Amino acid sequence: CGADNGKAEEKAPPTKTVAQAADNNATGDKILVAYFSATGNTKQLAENTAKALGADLYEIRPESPYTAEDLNYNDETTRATVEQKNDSARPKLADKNAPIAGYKTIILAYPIWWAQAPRIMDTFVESYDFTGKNMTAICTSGGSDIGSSADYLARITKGKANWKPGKLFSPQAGADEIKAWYNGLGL
Ligand SMILES: Cc1cc2nc3c(=O)[nH]c(=O)nc-3n(C[C@H](O)[C@H](O)[C@H](O)COP(=O)(O)O)c2cc1C
Repeated sequence: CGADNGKAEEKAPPTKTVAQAADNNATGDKILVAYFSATGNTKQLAENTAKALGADLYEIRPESPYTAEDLNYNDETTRATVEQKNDSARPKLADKNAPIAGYKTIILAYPIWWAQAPRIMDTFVESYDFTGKNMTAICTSGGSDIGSSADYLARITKGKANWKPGKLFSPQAGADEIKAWYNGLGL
């Protein structure tokens, strides 16, 4: 629902229910957590966040999944590291069905790779229209902070979205911690 926003509106009968109308209403307060996770940590954080905020979840999946070998950052020739060192690398998405249009606020969730968001997040942000959306980011890492990773993604939306500061969490972050951060954004 909400995935084919434009079309759904055209075809929608006048007797559309309130719930259906809300699904297509980008001005509501609905939150989507769009996450990429290669080894499960960010998935756990994304799930905790969705639960804490009453948000919906969307998994950002690469067309070609990352193998353990691809993720071996001790070897500079492996896929993830080669991608991160190339500003213009844009790994392909498995699908472009994220229901962005139906949400007012999008929380991007990702692991820190070489101090930045994985390049697939660049692909994701470039693949949709985030005009007028509230956007923020949450991430997990092995110790690095969120750094400039969210600012880098924000630049891609070129001022079309209302970006709020993101935050690093542990995968096990609890509802109180997540709510305290979110409520502090003033959305
Ligand atoms: C290619 C690669 C690069 C990474 N670079 C960093 C880094 O710069 N700083 C850091 O603290 N952790 C780094 N990590 C660790 C991940 O951020 C951390 O394990 C994260 O929680 C993984 O999330 P996931 O399980 O959702 O994929 C890196 C991991 C990989 C695979």
